[in-house]
Amino acid sequence: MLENSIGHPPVLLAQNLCRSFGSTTALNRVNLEISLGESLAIMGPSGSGKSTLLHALAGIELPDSGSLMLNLPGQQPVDVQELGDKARTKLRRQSFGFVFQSGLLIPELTAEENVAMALMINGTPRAAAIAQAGQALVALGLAGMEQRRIGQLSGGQMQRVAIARAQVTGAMVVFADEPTGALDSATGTEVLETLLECTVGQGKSLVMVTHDPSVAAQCDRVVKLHDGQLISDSRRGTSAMGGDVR
Ligand SMILES: Nc1ncnc2c1ncn2[C@@H]1O[C@H](COP(=O)(O)OP(=O)(O)OP(=O)(O)O)[C@@H](O)[C@H]1O
Repeated sequence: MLENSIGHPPVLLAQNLCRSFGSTTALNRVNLEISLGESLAIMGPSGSGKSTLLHALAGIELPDSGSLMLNLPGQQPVDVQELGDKARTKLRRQSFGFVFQSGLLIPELTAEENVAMALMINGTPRAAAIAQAGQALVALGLAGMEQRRIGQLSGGQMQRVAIARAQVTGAMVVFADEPTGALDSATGTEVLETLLECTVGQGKSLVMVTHDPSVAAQCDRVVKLHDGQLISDSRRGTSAMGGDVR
């Protein structure tokens, strides 16, 4: 198995992922390994397969073919394709965090309850979950906003709640889909910094879809898709490392 620079096998290892919708090929034999502690941006034109790849890597949707191995520290490797729906859902809740453009927060609940929910569905009792959620929100600069409903928060504050929810469970891999897409550029920069601190800053991995080159430039690595194929793979500080990978 491939080893990364810190001696741990890739936390996610995708091989030959293929996914079609009718006659549209959304993913065409995509190979990708993601290291622990690495931030990876997925870029490409509209319709190139970015969201489909993110969903496949996160076990949200199964590809038609190919394999996906998850290697979490201190745990047995898991072949995600082999899991049934229930086991995959459990794996996602325990091992992955999600920050999407809309935040996917529950508007009827308070900020604190939204974050606590991620713990409660993994079995943490409500009182302990609420206490932990409150601490996570304070750590992200949302002291005093714990009791506000989602609609009473700004876009940047909503995304901080989403980040708190994604990291409160201790998930080692966080998936983000255009996390700053709905924010003005100053707020987007702050949210991105927070997201990076809460993920790679703590030894976790971040996999992020973005259209924005300035957002992608903050990541350790950028991969580009075109018509479902991974066409380039570059690391920060190197000139077009990997270049054309077809
Ligand atoms: N559920 C679906 N049913 C049918 N076609 C789909 C479905 N999901 C994605 N596709 C198609 O697969 C291709 C890749 O879609 P995907 O959403 O992954 O692209 P994307 O790069 O994320 O696009 P965008 O930047 O516009 O969000 C597109 O042609 C899209 O229309």
